[in-house]
Parts: sequence; C-alpha cells; structure tokens
Amino acid sequence: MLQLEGVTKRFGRREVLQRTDLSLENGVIGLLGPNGAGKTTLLRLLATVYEPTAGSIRLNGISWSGQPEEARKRLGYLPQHVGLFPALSAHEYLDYVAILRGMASGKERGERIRQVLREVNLEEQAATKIRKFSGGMKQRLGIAQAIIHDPELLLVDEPTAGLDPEERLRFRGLVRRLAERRIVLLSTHIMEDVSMTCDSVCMMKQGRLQYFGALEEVLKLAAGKVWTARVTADVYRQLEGRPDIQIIQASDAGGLQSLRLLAEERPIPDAQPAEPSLEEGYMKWLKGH
Ligand SMILES: Nc1ncnc2c1ncn2[C@@H]1O[C@H](COP(=O)(O)OP(=O)(O)OP(=O)(O)O)[C@@H](O)[C@H]1O
Repeated sequence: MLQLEGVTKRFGRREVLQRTDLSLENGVIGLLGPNGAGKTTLLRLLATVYEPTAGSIRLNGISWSGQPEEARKRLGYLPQHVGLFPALSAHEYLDYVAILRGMASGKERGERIRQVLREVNLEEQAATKIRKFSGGMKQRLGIAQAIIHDPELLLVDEPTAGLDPEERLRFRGLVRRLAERRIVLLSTHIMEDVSMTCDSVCMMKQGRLQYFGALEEVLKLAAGKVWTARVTADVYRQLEGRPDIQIIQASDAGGLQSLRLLAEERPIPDAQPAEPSLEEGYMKWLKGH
C-alpha cells in the first residue's frame, strides 16, 4: 500500500501541492485535473525527483525520505518526455537502463530484457534502432524502462497524448495488465483513458487533491444533471448565455441543434434526462469546486 501523509510541496512561497493524505492499493488510479493542478508535481514527489517540504510517503513499509535508494528500487517512472537514445536499439537501451539499475549479470539482464520486451509487445523490435520507432512504440519502450526492475509502483505522466487510436488501445491494455500486481498512477487529460483503464480516480485542482473515489462515484456527481434536447439555433444561443448551463456537446441534426448539457434543473421543458458519462461527472466536479 502507498501512503501519503500531509505531503506538501512549496517552491519559494508558492504552495504547489497542499497537504495531501492518500492511501492507494494495487490497480490503476487515474490522476485528473486541469493544467497546472499539480499532477506532475505529485508524480515527481512520488518518483523522488522532488523532496516534500513536509509530510511523508511510504510504500509497503519503506519510507521515501528515510530510505530513498530503497524507494527508487520500488518505483518506475515514465515522465511526460522521456529521453530515449535514438541511435541505440531497444535492447541496447534497456541494457543500459538495467546496468544503471544495478543489474550486474549480463545473463540476468538479457533474460529480463527479453521478458520486458515481450510484456510491452516489442519483442520483434529488440534490434531496431529507436529512431525508427513510432510514437506508440516509444511509449511502450518508455514503459519497458520503467518496469525493468519489476517495481511495485508505476508512475505514468500523460502517456497516450499524440498516440493514434490503435496504439492508445494497445497502451491501455498494457497498463491494465501491469496493474494486476502493482499500483499504477496514471496522469491524463484523456477521459477515455480513465474510463477504459482506471479502477479509481484522484482529482486535483489548484494544488489540492480534492477527490478520491471509485469511477462509479464520479459518474454519480452528474446523476440527474445531464440533459439532452433538440433546439433551434436561437434557443441554442440563449442556452449558451445561461450561467447555470454547461453545454457538453452540440451537433447539427436536420436544421436543429442536438445538445447534451449539464444543469441542476431541467433547463427547458423539452429537455430529456440522460445517463452521465465520466467526463460529465468530472466537469460537474470541476465547476462545483
Ligand atoms: N519547479 C517549479 N518551480 C516553481 N513552480 C513550479 C515548479 N514546477 C511546477 N510549478 C508550478 O506548479 C503548478 C503545478 O504544476 P504541475 O506541472 O504539477 O501541474 P500539472 O497538473 O501537471 O499540469 P499539466 O496538466 O499542464 O501537466 C504550476 O502552476 C506550475 O507553474
């Protein structure tokens, strides 16, 4: 179990992460929040890149501040921009990472690299130079370097940005498999990543972790507040101007606008209630706090 108690990060006078308490168990946990909310800061604290200004981080009895070397053995990190070496092959790069990780035996490294490449589905590209890799292949190699030492905690920062739909699906499958026996914390802006892979979510805003719960609970935040309606262009304009309404989707439907919107009360008499999506639960939370 990963436990954060009172974790705070300040840069100068600015509190970028306010007192955070959190306990996480194995599974994929989504980390959501608008730009600048503090998600990367939280991941960097967990990755021991930053030291907390106050508070403690522990994973299965290991203290991040007391035993940073032990902590690093237990965590893997795929940052937003990972520095891969284009001139190396996937195998050569992972061999280099494994040596840095302290794996002295060449035989042991070779076996582990083959295993990890199989896990991320790059077995056949072992000898291919990284410069020839697609964006999705690079991200999977990024995961391979993060799990080479079989960590208990995997931190992943916006991994699917820029991937095509097929690679995105493949990446999600990989993350789910990896979470069967470890904690995976996945920061993303892509709601579909969350709904397809996560068991629970942490939602952050302005340096505060304001929400932690199961996906179903996020949906409930918008229950009874999602509406659909078909309206004329005039009514659409009026609705757009109303502060109590948030238009989630609008599409042209035979001269009318087909709308999906968030509102506490039925916004117009013809509006029909609809089942909320995860994105709508998130939008409701974002507006309401
Ligand atoms: N080293 C630093 N020194 C000063 N301020 C920083 C530093 N790192 C981050 N910040 C500030 O902390 C806030 C949170 O940044 P952070 O990168 O953690 O947000 P984020 O939620 O990951 O955003 P995004 O979704 O855009 O990646 C931002 O306002 C940022 O400007």
